[in-house]
Amino acid sequence: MLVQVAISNSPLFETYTYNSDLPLSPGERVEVNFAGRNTIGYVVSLEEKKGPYKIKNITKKIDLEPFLGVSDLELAMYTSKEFVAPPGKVFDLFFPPGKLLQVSDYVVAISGDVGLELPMSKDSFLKKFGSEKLRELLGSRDVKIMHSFDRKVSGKRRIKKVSLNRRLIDLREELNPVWQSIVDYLLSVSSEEISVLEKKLGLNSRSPIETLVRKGVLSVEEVEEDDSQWVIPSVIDLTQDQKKVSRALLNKKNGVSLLYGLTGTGKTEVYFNIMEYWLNRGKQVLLMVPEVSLTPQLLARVRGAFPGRVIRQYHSYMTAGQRQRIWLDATEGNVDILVGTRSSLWVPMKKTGLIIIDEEHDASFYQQSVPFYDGVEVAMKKGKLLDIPVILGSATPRVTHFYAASTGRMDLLELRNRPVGSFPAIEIIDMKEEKNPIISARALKEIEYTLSQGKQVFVFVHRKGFSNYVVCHACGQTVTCPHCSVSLTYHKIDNALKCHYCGYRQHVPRSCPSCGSMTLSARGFGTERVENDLQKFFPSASIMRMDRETIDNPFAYEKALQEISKKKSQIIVGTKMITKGLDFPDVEMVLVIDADRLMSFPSYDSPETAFQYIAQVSGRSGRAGKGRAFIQSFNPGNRVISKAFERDYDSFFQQELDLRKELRYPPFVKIVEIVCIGDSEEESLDLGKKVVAELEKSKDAYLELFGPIVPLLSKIKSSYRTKIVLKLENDSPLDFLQPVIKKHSTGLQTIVNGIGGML
Ligand SMILES: Nc1ncnc2c1ncn2[C@@H]1O[C@H](COP(=O)(O)OP(=O)(O)OP(=O)(O)O)[C@@H](O)[C@H]1O
Ligand SMILES: [Zn+2]
Repeated sequence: MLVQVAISNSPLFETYTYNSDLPLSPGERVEVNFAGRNTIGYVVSLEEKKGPYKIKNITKKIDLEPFLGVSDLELAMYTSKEFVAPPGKVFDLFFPPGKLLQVSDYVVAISGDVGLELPMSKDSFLKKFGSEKLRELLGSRDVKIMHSFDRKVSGKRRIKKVSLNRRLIDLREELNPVWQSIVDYLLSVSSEEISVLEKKLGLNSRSPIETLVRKGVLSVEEVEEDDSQWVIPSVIDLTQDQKKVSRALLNKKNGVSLLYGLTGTGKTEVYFNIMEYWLNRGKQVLLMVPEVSLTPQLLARVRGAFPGRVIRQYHSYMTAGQRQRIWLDATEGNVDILVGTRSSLWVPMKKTGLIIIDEEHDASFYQQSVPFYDGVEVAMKKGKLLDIPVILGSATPRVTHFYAASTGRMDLLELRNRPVGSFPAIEIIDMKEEKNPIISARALKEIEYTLSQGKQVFVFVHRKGFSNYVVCHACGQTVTCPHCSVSLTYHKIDNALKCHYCGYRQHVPRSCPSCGSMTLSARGFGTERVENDLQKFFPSASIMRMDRETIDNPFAYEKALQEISKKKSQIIVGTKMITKGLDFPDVEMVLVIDADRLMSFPSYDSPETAFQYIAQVSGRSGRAGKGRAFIQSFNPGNRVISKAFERDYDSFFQQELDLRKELRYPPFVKIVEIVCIGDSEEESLDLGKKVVAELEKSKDAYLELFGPIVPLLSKIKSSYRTKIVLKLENDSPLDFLQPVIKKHSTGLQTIVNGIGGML
């Protein structure tokens, strides 16, 4: 049999042909010898044909049962083609990082006489019994060798938790008083550690709990010790609007729906309703969010809505061990709801029945490293291959998806009313008329008022740090990163200058590194400066700063969010991470400090991104009462700011579409950016020119070509970059790029329809 194999972690586009007589199926992992070493490969196709002798054999099958099926294989091939990504690297996305990829040989007993009860790794077997013995047992067919992955267990303590089996709640009348107290307790907390439950209810022994487990009223589960206990109950009844939308969504058994619901209109509650329907039919649900920071509060709400269900999270902040365990559980069908970031879309859950993508507009769904791909597009394709419904939800949908909905390629459902609270009244503060360039007098007055009412304030600042750059007054140079073409940001707290692109840090120099003059000063501002100034104005207020410096893992984020919900902080100063998805009833005021900066990014979709930011962050206020949002700008007449001010998505969207149609941008064309990387500016420019010359040979394949140009970020992590931009018809194939990319594979990055003003 001839087998086409994609090579794991290879930058190449080709698949390679091997011979094999093994019983293989498409999508399966195999071990092959490639370029002189054994490596993992993925079976792409099989052909019942004998190849010429010189073709190598597949070394071995890796998994007893293949993890990937035909639809996974198709998804990988689609992604590889659509995003010009090497197939092997795309296949790798299906698997969790770490040991699962490390395949080991195990000796397994076939007959009972060999004294080998459990499979033993081949290495330990050889150490203990020697190779002679192994040969003998293999010969007599008493043992066999199996290939499997190591299930690496992380060192975390695991605890036993009990929870109520929801469908048995009706049995309550048969319970004795002790049992009743256990059930009542679990009804209120959803799940509890066994030992804590015993203590809290003053039980003399564990036996009543064990009896209830035996009766099937409770179930026991082993979880990791630090799993969150945060539970937020879901609402009791949906509003009429929400019910109407839910009904429409429930009627859709496949295809994509765009749920365009303004901030705080209860999209999350609608998701829960649809999720319940599919869970009750034995399906698994994938609930995707753009950033890890959005998982804690959403998970708390999911726990509240689905007590008794197995709910897991999956994202890059987890250890490899945790991800592997959850991956295996989800893959084997033991997880009901998987809440995760972009990477979760690749978990090959066998019973996936529904995919929901919350905050679908967010640029984080686009992977900004090889293989570059748009997670939302891939998730939609996955839904199509599995013939299941996909729901995209947002208060500020992507212009391209709104367009897709308006042209009938997806269903559009709208939620325009808040069930509780009210939309914030938005006010623009003209900074030209203000003395303080950072926080206007007007904003200070409003903050003071809000605090006096016992309410909370969100302050959004685009950048972290104290000041954005350090400049020399004598020579006018700014202090830049030695590895990137950006100025270093001053962080007062650790008295350091840091690069936000590569992580480089240094002490603040006393004198200018360029001219030696002592006249350095810090300019611009970030979260740290705003926090600092606000603390001076409001010395008794408790102010919390939320950015990647103060919060670098989901636990810190969850702790911070719980503090906000307990109202331990009155003013919350934060970057992007506070703009969306969060739901706190007492946030009455939102202040956008530097709206203009949102607009300054040189990308065709920066107005869209800016609009989304402003609409999203404003929407954090008034979620349970009155709300107000203030936007500081030196350019208050700006089109984006005024549309956000009018909360007029529809006409903003129309303006954007008109512009993009005229200037030929997505959704009317496809854009491919090719980044050419070199060790010097010259080298990257030379590469750019070569690539352009090669592309021009296939002139008919595209509409327009620009470049090579030197982008704003001309150097990142010591690599110099130039950029080529192609515009193509939407349905144009991208195959013509492959030979060019192949020729310079390590020097090129290809980004198809990148969003959010990518680099
Ligand atoms: N039917 C309802 N009855 C009472 N309260 C509701 C109802 N639906 C939603 N809410 C409440 O309104 C608030 C906003 O709902 P939710 O967070 O689901 O909105 P959202 O559309 O997801 O918002 P965003 O896009 O801003 O994240 C929540 O506190 C939620 O509990
Ligand atoms: Zn740097």
